Amino acid sequence: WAVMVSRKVLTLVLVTRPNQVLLGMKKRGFGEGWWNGFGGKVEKGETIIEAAKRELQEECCLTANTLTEVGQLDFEFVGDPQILEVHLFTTKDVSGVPTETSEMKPQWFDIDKIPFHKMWPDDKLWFPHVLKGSKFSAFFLFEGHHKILKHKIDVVTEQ
Ligand SMILES: CSc1nc2ncnc(N)c2[nH]1
Repeated sequence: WAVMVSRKVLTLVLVTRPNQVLLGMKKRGFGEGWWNGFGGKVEKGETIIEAAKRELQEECCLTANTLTEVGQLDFEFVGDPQILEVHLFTTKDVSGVPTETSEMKPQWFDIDKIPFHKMWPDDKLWFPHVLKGSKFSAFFLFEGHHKILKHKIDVVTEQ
């Protein structure tokens, strides 16, 4: 039987300001207890950019005035036929004040103090490319939520 794989399109937004990045402590659900970027599912009838803006607003009450797509992260989990296709965006141009919601507790981090030990294990691998302003595509094969069996990062535009 041909193996069926499906793709679930998700968004991930990193808000930056000089020397800092905004992360959210996930209070429930997928990635609970870790510092995450902001994002989630793409609903029917909305574009990926619209979904990214909506999730940022819902999760920490910030309005992204512009978003720059900086990468695509594909995640596969052993034993799960669904691939997560994560479209990664950054923005320096937001309105509002980061506000805690039922989903997320936002906090600014100096870029030399990013709490990788309390983040998804893939982040320490691709964050440096984001911070350099490179564009890249990446693939991660996870076993469970803590172990990366294989990964590949292709930098598209080196900065
Ligand atoms: C499914 S793997 C994953 N890595 C992540 N890094 C940062 N924020 C997320 N929401 C992430 N999900």
